[in-house]
Amino acid sequence: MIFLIGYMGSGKSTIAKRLSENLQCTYIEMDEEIERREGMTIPEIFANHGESFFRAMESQLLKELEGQLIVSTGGGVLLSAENRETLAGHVVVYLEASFQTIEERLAQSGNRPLWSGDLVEKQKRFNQRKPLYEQVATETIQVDNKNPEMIVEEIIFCLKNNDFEHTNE
Ligand SMILES: Nc1ncnc2c1ncn2[C@@H]1O[C@H](COP(=O)(O)OP(=O)(O)O)[C@@H](O)[C@H]1O
Ligand SMILES: O=C(O)C1=C[C@@H](OP(=O)(O)O)[C@@H](O)[C@H](O)C1
Ligand SMILES: [Mg+2]
Repeated sequence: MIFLIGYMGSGKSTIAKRLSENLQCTYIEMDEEIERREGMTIPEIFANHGESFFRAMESQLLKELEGQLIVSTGGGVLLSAENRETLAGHVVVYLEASFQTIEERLAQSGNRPLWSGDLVEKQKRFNQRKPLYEQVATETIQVDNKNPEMIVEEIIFCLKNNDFEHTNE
């Protein structure tokens, strides 16, 4: 499995889809799968059941994943130590974006319950999460000022250099 990790807005969902087309393998978008299972959007799940319910769904889904998959995770998946352990041993690609890039991309976004509060709160959450991504990543791709095509190309280059066979486990 190849996991894409990174802050909300770093491009995980966009890149996972393109990468799967390019590598001709299946991808799963964890947020979409959780929405499908619950029959609700992410904001509705947060509003109706709270964040801890969403996190439980997220952890459950993560444990169920198997096979040759590209996995687009949600930005908060690494908050759980158990989830961090689940990812260990897999190829984990960290899409590293600056706070400024995230802010520009998510300025109009209304579907991320945790992209909220004032700038100080947003920056604080961003800073808290950063070490978790760094800790779990096996590959880091800087995504600022790069279009999706460039990012996909870089990931493929990186994977080939690091023995792509590994991803078929
Ligand atoms: N490389 C990129 N350059 C510019 N905009 C991007 C890029 N990657 C994603 N986006 C845009 O940023 C927003 C968040 O992307 P998304 O793939 O949903 O990120 P994530 O899944 O990490 O939250 C979307 O509007 C998407 O179109
Ligand atoms: O960072 C987070 O805590 C979250 C990120 C979202 O996914 P994206 O990272 O794809 O935006 C989604 O899972 C949920 O809104 C919570
Ligand atoms: Mg996403």
